[in-house]
Amino acid sequence: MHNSNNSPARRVTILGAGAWGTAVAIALAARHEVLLWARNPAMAEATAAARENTEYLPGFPLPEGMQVSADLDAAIAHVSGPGAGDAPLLIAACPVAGLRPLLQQLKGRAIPNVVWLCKGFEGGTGLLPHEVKREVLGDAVAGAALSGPSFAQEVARGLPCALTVASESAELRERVVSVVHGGNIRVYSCDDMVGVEVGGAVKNVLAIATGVADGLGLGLNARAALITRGLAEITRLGVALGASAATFMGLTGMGDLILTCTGDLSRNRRVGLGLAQGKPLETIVSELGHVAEGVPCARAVRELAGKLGVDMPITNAVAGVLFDGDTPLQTLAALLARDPRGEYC
Ligand SMILES: NC(=O)c1ccc[n+]([C@@H]2O[C@H](COP(=O)([O-])OP(=O)(O)OC[C@H]3O[C@@H](n4cnc5c(N)ncnc54)[C@H](O)[C@@H]3O)[C@@H](O)[C@H]2O)c1
Ligand SMILES: O=P(O)(O)OC[C@H](O)CO
Repeated sequence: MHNSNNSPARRVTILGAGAWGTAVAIALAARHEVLLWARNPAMAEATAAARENTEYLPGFPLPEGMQVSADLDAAIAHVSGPGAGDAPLLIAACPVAGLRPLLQQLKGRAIPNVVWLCKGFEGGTGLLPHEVKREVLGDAVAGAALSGPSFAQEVARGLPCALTVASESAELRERVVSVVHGGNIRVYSCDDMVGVEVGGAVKNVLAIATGVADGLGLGLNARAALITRGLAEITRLGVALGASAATFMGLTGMGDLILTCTGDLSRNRRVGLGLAQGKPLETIVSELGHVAEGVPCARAVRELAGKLGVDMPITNAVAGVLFDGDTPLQTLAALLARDPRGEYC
């Protein structure tokens, strides 16, 4: 079997059957042999029977041939050992909070690699996903982050999208490109893991900010200012952590920031819109029924930036609204009342 780019079909296991894991599985199943693993056996069974993930991605039938399972041994066997063929991929599609427990389940098993899709800093430790992977699995297993502007529903519909893979391993970067690039998905590669992960994490906090601003009717000028100044503070944090400033001009920086701040499919933006309506955070999150990574990330980034002495006024403002009871209007007034400063510093 060959896919539409005339490259051979590969085996891919996706661990995590939320909206994004399911969408990536649907997109890749057109060209590859895909197994989607859900940790909840009842949910896996229902999804396999309905040929649709009615809980996390309703309305998108699973392609024929795509497997769904809650059996972790079978999910790993799909991409390990001689039967797995050339260039198999193991993809972790859980939220950041689930990455450590998921990787702990993989420890000591023969896995070919691990590619994560999550965007955020780990709560409590403030670590980026690649640092979590290093702590749990060490450097012997090659790891990669696949990120960029990508709403699950659009990818599941087969609409065009461009992503970036970051890895210290050139071989794994090439493998991810060779497997995922194709059809309507373009995959670029880079070796700035920190830059790619910081951009993907902090854009979610900025999406909450723009949701609040739009919900309050502050206008398009305010939205553009938040996105642009948000990019400045994301870049400051990333550079302080060792990233290259240029990475933040790319898909995983500016690209994902624009998408998430302006697209109503964004769960993080919807958190901001809800806050502007005066809804309690708990209500907004429970109505979403999905993860909104910007919420825990705002806390983690506020702590980290404080330790590093990086100025992140918008992130701090979002954290104040989320966790300290600040009102959006008070916060806006405080942001505007700050002393003027040079734009490029
Ligand atoms: N939805 C998107 O459009 C999209 C796009 C790109 C990246 N992402 C990122 O992908 C990650 C997952 O997002 P999502 O949209 O799938 O979230 P979701 O809320 O739709 O689903 C989360 C899924 O993760 C599972 N999960 C939680 N902890 C787990 C664990 N320890 N082990 C295995 N599974 C676990 C849940 O059971 C659920 O199936 C997030 O970091 C998100 O930022 C999402
Ligand atoms: O729905 P959100 O806000 O989690 O954003 C989804 C993706 O990260 C967009 O690239």
